[in-house]
Amino acid sequence: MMTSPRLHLIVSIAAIAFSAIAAVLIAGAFGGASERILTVFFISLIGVAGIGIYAGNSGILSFGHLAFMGIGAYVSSILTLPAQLKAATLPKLPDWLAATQLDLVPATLVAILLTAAVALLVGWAIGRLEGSAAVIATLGLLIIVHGIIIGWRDVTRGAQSFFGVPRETGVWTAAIGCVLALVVARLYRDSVSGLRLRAGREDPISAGAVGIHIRRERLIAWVISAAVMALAGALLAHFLGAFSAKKFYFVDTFLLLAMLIVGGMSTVTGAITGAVVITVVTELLRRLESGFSLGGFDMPPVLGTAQIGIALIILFAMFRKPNGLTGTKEWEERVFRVPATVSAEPVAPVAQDRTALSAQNLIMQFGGLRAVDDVSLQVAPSEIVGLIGPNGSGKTTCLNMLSGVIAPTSGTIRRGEVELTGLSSPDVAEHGIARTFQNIRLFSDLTVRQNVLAAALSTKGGRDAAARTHAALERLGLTGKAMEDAGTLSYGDQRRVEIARALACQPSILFLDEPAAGMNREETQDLMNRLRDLAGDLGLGILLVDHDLHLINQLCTRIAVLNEGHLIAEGSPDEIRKNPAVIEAYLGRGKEN
Ligand SMILES: Nc1ncnc2c1ncn2[C@@H]1O[C@H](COP(=O)(O)OP(=O)(O)OP(=O)(O)O)[C@@H](O)[C@H]1O
Repeated sequence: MMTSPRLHLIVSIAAIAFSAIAAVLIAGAFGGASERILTVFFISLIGVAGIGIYAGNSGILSFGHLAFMGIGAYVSSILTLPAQLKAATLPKLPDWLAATQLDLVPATLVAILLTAAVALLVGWAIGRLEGSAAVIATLGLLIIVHGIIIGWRDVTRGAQSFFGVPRETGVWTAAIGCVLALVVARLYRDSVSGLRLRAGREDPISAGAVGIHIRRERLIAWVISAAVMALAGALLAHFLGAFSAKKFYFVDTFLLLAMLIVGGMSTVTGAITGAVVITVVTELLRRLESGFSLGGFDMPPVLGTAQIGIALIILFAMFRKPNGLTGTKEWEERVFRVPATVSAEPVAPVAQDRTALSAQNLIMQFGGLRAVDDVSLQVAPSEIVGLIGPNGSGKTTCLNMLSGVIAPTSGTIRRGEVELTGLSSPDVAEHGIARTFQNIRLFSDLTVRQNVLAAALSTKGGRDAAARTHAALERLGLTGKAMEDAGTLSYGDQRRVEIARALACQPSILFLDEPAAGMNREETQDLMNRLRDLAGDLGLGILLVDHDLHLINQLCTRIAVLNEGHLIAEGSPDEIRKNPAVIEAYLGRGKEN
């Protein structure tokens, strides 16, 4: 299933294919040198698209992808090298490998499969890391693979040139490979996995809360991107005919990353733009590098001009266009603003699980601070329970424990007979528990519909995802804003998108952390009506945290009060209003609401 309008994909793929054919024909008219430049451009673009599949969609920069390109180059070259040459230059190869001689296509396929297998192993380990550790680990991968290539002389010829590779990559072959890679990158971006990964890039915590297993999605992207890099490596090796390990090391890593960063990491449009800009600039600067004379003035050769030029372009892009020259949208998404298509009848997200959520004796210890101390809470379907307390009393920490964002230090959380204690947030979501966040956590660069769809696709096995999305948008009055970027909406609308996204998970228990914060009086009233409907019509159990006591008193049948991590009272709004401990701790000076 694709998550974007079909028109966008068709237009994009047609434009990619058309541009590639046009470029080859034009280069053909200019002769051999242009064709060679274009071939290198196509191969570089495959590499940029490959890195982009992982780095662009996950938001984690990779310095290690040239390692996969290297593996692709060496594996395919060993397989296509003529047997006689192998006997002469690689005498210690195992017999079966020495006797193997494949054509470019099967050799490339083997190289792609082998590289994908290596990536699966490496990615399983690297995928456990977060933030800068994940980036540094990719650098480690580059260095290790380089070291292996250099050290494995019997197979790779070590630091020496690996020569005699059949030069079978012409401009058309490179063009076909490039179109293939770009189409894979484009389709992946808007696949279910691509959407989930982009959601995780925007906000990993809320992605987990709507059922997205981010590590799994990262691994999928990592393996696909490695396979694309292997294709680039195989084509490059068979274009050059001779190469060495340093072709797949720092200099070219820098070049491909520059293309990706300058153009825009998160789109195929960005990859193409960056590759064009950097290729043109490099070609021009290389000419300057060897010196020139202009109007009697002789400019001496200046080594490194091209690299300094590229570095300056990166700096310029970072200052002026932090998301790259083309931003975060594909060109066709800007040009063809297709309205949200209603592809399915809405499916009302009626609560299916009728069991109550019950937490017993929850404790959360943060170093020396006991943020939650021996708190027990219950939420049953169809009831709205308020959770109130002064700032810092432990309300959000309770929601974080109940939704699997953090594991309690001790205590148990159960749904009927099912033990939920210690489950990860995607697994808790799968048990019909959804939430919103105090500080809005939307997937800001995705549209409203994509925010909600990502949640629907990641829960309940993705069944009826389009219909659940449609229903959730309709119920929160967001259908008209479905194609707007979530991050551009007003505060009140963003809060409603968060609720719609939670609703798309088809929960039976919903946690709302200050849903009315930042809303004006009308918006709050509208929200109250909608929440009442969710509990009344759909049978949802709602645990509502808010400082707006009017909202709490109007909506909740039961209220629990926390103070300094302790549950100090629980009862009906009337009982809570009159409770002296609550008045003392929360309302202060006896002021009632
Ligand atoms: N990850 C954390 N690490 C350390 N301390 C934390 C962490 N999260 C919360 N705390 C602390 O735990 C206490 C309870 O915080 P919590 O956010 O749960 O309170 P709250 O009742 O939701 O407050 P507010 O109404 O201001 O949102 C606070 O003292 C807070 O500083």
